[in-house]
Amino acid sequence: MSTGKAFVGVSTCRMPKNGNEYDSVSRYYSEAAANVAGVMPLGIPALGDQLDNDALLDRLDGFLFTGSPSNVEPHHYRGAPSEEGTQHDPARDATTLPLIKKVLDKGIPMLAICRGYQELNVVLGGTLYQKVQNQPGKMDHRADMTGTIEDRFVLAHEIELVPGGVLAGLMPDQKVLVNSVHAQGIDQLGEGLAVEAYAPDGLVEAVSVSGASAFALAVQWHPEWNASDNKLSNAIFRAFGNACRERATRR
Ligand SMILES: N[C@@H](CCC(=O)NCCCC(=O)O)C(=O)O
Repeated sequence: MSTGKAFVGVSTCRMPKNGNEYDSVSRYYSEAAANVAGVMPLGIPALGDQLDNDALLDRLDGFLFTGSPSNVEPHHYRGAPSEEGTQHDPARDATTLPLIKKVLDKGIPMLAICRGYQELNVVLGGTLYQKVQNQPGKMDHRADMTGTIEDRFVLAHEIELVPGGVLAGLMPDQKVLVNSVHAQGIDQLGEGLAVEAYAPDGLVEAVSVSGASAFALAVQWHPEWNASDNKLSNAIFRAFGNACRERATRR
């Protein structure tokens, strides 16, 4: 008999260590998925075209595209070459970019966070600022990476939710404080994306996919951090979990 548990694919990053290479994901994404969304998180190895994406789409009820310190390679969005020494993850790009397109086409619920949010924008033809802090009038959205993990994910700036949007439907407050751990951000908006929130400097901080047949939300900040206790984070993961469970019942 079905447990009713929804099974959710979680993106991983190809991380070199000690001469080996690991496909890894921060535990905070897995914990938020399991404990707040109430789904079963399953890591998707960064195998690119070695993965049978159609088999994944047939068996999974949702997808969570996570953050990462690495940047999407600029050639995916007609961007200028990255500065020397920039951290990339071509294995992840080769895995998530085609998968996001298929997930949207098939109408499977998805939640995209930080790098995942940027990947969604690129998949839909948008572009990225490679260093938001160097853009005239833009804030520095980076975090203190030298301190503790708690220092990294402190609440850093307000966002303003767009009235009538998905996020506004989850949260009564129009202005909310969020953490901020990114140097890149949406420049040109991808086709079919609706802005859900803005930072005080006008940077887009969240989007949804207009006309999507399933939950399709992407945010630049990190709702997986403190997901149980932070009101907006909790609402986002619960809404995502509900959408995945609804699909599971129909599968
Ligand atoms: N590299 C991109 C995306 C940023 C991102 O996903 N940050 C999460 C980092 C999580 C961690 O390092 O603990 C950018 O800089 O915009």
